[in-house]
Amino acid sequence: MEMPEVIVPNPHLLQSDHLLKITAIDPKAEWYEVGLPFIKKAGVEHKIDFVHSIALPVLDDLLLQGGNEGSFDFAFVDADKNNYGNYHERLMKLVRIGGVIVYDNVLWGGTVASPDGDGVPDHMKEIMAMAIEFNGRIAGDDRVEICVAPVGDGLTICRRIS
Ligand SMILES: C[S@@+](CC[C@H](N)C(=O)[O-])C[C@H]1O[C@@H](n2cnc3c(N)ncnc32)[C@H](O)[C@@H]1O
Repeated sequence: MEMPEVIVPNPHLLQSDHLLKITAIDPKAEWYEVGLPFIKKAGVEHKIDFVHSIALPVLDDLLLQGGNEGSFDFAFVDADKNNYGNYHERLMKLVRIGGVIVYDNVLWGGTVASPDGDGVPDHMKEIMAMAIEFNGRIAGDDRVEICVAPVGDGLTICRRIS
């Protein structure tokens, strides 16, 4: 599962028989279409279920349908930051125990280290506050083990343990 769209950097990963399916969710189909020629060239289009929607109702539908709980090995979250907490609760059901969830932008340009907002541009402050809240919440979540990788804008790698 990837939220939002998937751009495939390594076709060999998708061509592996171990990777059965990716669910990619994004309200902007054009971003998926950027990657589509490469996906087609690699012959793996049949492995990708692109859902043209915002993510939260799709996750709720997956849970309502039944049979999807614990059925995902991996999720990548890089969509609207104000919903990270809501995504996390749904993904804690959809991703199997032992599976991994990765959240992008958890350092939000380094602003999370300046919670008083000193030197932080106004347009970054709202998401800075959300990132601080989410980072604190996930750090205290005993259903997961986490590691924050300071690459790019910060990735939290989160393994579900219960
Ligand atoms: C930062 S970009 C993702 C970049 C991509 N993950 C990559 O590394 O190339 C954010 C994406 O989130 C999508 N998005 C925005 N709101 C969303 C939502 N509520 N649900 C799912 N995707 C959303 C946008 O359309 C956009 O494609």
